[in-house]
Amino acid sequence: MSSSSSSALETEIFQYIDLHQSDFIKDLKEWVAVESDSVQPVLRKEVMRMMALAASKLEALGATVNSVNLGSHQLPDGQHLPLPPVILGELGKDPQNPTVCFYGHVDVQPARREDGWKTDPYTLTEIDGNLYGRGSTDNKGPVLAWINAVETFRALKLAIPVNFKFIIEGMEEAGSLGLEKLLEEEKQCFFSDVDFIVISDNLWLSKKKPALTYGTRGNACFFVEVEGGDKDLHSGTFGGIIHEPLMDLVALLDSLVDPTGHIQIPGIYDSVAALTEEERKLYESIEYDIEEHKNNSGVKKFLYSSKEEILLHLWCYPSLSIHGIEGAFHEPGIKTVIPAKVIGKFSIRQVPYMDLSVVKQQVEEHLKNVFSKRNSPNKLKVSMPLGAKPWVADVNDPLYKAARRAIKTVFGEDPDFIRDGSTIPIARLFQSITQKRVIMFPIGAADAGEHSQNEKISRHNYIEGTKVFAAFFLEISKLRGQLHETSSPETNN
Ligand SMILES: C[C@H](N)C(=O)N[C@@H](Cc1c[nH]cn1)C(=O)O
Ligand SMILES: [Zn+2]
Ligand SMILES: [Zn+2]
Repeated sequence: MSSSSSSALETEIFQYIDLHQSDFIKDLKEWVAVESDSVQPVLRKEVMRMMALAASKLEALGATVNSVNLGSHQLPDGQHLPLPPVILGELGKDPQNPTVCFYGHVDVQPARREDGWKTDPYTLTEIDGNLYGRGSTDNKGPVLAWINAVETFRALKLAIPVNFKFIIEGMEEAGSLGLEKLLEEEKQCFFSDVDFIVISDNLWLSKKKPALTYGTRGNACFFVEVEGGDKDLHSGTFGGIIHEPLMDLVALLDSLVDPTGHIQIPGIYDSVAALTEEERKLYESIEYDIEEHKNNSGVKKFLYSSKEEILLHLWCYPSLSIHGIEGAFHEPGIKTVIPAKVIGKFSIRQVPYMDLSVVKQQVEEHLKNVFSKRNSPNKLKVSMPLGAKPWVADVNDPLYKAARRAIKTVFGEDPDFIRDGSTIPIARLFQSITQKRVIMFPIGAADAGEHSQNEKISRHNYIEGTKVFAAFFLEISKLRGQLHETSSPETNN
């Protein structure tokens, strides 16, 4: 479904992509078949295998590939595990051409058939035009769509109008371990001639309408630990005569957010940036179907009922979510135990201009204050193991205009300009460390089910996504001269 405004060159490219759909899907099937789950240590060798597969795919494309060894990391139990290498790839070095660096990850979130998948998560399966499989959208599909687009130019023996760089990692789902250090080391080398970085690791806001993303929230992850004695206790022998750590923890967690979703931590909203008139206008034109979003989530009711309120609370305001409790009994059945030590896990998605260190201090003070009122003899510990900052780009950047034209050519309509409530920590790091601009160019639809059961990419999104990247290469090549005129990215949010 390509628009009638395509040039002869674009038509030739799009026809090739349509004709080679099966090959592109075969490649995705091969990648999805690798259980490259970076979260579970036992699967690390599969992540390694996936990195090797990605490196050979880039080599087959004609790229030079440097698989950078990042050493190892230590698990909480003291065990050392090797980190997967990060792939730095390069294709084309014409000084007349702009150089675009594509970032992607080929590790995935855990998935088991018994979690409620309709099909085996590691066997890409097509049902009604949808390709189901772990990593199909997050993020193997988009990485391959970019590679397919480059491959198309080479297969058709067309002059490639841009130089490509690739940075592909295998630890994104586990916090991109080692990547920040690599960016520091490579900022004057690998990144020196990069004009901008493309990330395709998030979703459109709708099932059908394409989108370009100009902002993501940050994420401050917290552990709150309450420790009583040195062992678990029988609730018949000790219940009623001790301060139970899990009761303290439940009270602490309960103090964080009220039933309307408002965060109860004093001062937390103090630095939240006000919505600008320019942005408010963008919101008006965004197509957002509340019912569709509700259906995608499987919940019956949202906290807010208007489009503007929902988008504001996802994109421009902080939110606090509780993720779990380590040490608490969670298996089916009954166990009449009082756990000795429990760790509550929650995170705060922050927005410009919230400061991570201030947020950390506010959280600590609030929890200590609530805890002190309980007169509990238990020990309280609060830590912030991960802090990622929000990212915002300028929608008036020529890059966004080029991407918008590519989308119009392929999908026949203008994209929505959206922010994303989730976090891609590396986007902000790319900006602040390498000083390069970043564009987020998603090809996955709102119902892709990233991190969830039955993750999918539709055949349509995968193939049209390949075309839109190819069209983007042609649009970028027209930006020669304009790429250097724009100032360095703003990173003070
Ligand atoms: C949007 C991206 N695919 C993603 O899922 N990112 C994670 C990253 C994260 C943030 N804190 C910890 N991990 C997310 O937004 O949850
Ligand atoms: Zn991802
Ligand atoms: Zn993910």
